[in-house]
Amino acid sequence: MNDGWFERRTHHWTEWTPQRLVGLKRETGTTVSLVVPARNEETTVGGIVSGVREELVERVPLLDELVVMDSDSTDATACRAADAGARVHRTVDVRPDLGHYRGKGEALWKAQFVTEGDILVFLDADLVEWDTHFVSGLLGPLLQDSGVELVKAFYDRILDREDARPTHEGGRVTELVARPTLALRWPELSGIVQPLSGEWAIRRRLLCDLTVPTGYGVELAALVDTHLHRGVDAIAQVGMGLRGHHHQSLHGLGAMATELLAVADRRSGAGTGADTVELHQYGTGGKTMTTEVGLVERGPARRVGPPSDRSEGQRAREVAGWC
Ligand SMILES: O=c1ccn([C@@H]2O[C@H](COP(=O)(O)OP(=O)(O)O[C@H]3O[C@H](CO)[C@@H](O)[C@H](O)[C@H]3O)[C@@H](O)[C@H]2O)c(=O)[nH]1
Ligand SMILES: O=C(O)[C@H](O)COP(=O)(O)O
Repeated sequence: MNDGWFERRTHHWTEWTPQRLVGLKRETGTTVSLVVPARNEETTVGGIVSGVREELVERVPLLDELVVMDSDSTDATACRAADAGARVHRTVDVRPDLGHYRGKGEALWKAQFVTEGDILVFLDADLVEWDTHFVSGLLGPLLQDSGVELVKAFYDRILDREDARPTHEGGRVTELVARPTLALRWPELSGIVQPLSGEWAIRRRLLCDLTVPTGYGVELAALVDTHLHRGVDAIAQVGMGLRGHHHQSLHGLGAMATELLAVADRRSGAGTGADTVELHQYGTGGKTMTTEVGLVERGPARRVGPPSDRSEGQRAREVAGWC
């Protein structure tokens, strides 16, 4: 583990009140966009958006924009989010000239083209145990120290709301794939308590330069690439207390794990360069279930030109807006 990194860069959300953060924002002239990626989260997205809007837009003016990226939902996610006060973009409709891939990373990558904040904060839409300090707490290290570029949330987890005993263990993919991968390849990052947390914040100027996996590899890639490009001291983490979320099946997590391993392979020079891989899993009586797992990574947004069908003035504003 990196010498002293944990002590230098580990915080607790209570170190900053939202009012103090608003003051730091003013002093540093920084703007903040909240981005909530959501795929079929109609049961939770509305409560999350309204909670954040009431606390961090209306009560304390901390967020400059609140955006939900609707990632190919087939339920009422977009309506619930819009009714609760978010600006909603369907990922597929953002920069259609750049094509479309399924996945969470695609939603985050495309969010760069529809937001303007100097800092992007990401918050999952499937949370069942959370609070608005998951958003505000991430901003403290970034607003206080210009050397910090990426901030990860960490937390204890509640697995079952009926039995609210917290566990200190990470999720299944965290413990069985992410942590072992970091231990083997990037031990400098072993001090990150929740490397896969969906709650994280990053400076736009850095995100713009990163390659972004279109699927679930987005968190691992951002962490490793920030370390490789900026050094481990550009990363901080903030303890948030308790978090609970919806759980996927083990088969679903197998696909997620495959995506993470592909991210690690690529960054270790061992990637095959394939855009997809077939994952075979087995059901009753050995019945084969084949999932095509997407491995595409989007290039740095900074290198993407504005859409060609816009006027020059509009293009200039768009570029200034997202990079
Ligand atoms: O194609 C997708 C899939 C998911 N999501 C959203 O992304 C968030 C997280 O997805 P989820 O399926 O709940 O992920 P988890 O099983 O909770 O996976 C954990 O590990 C992942 C891999 O690092 C992270 O991306 C997650 O944030 C983290 O919670 C949720 O808001 C989803 O609605 C999308 O926007 N598009
Ligand atoms: O964070 C993880 O490792 C995965 O999301 C799985 O989490 P879970 O085991 O809590 O479902």
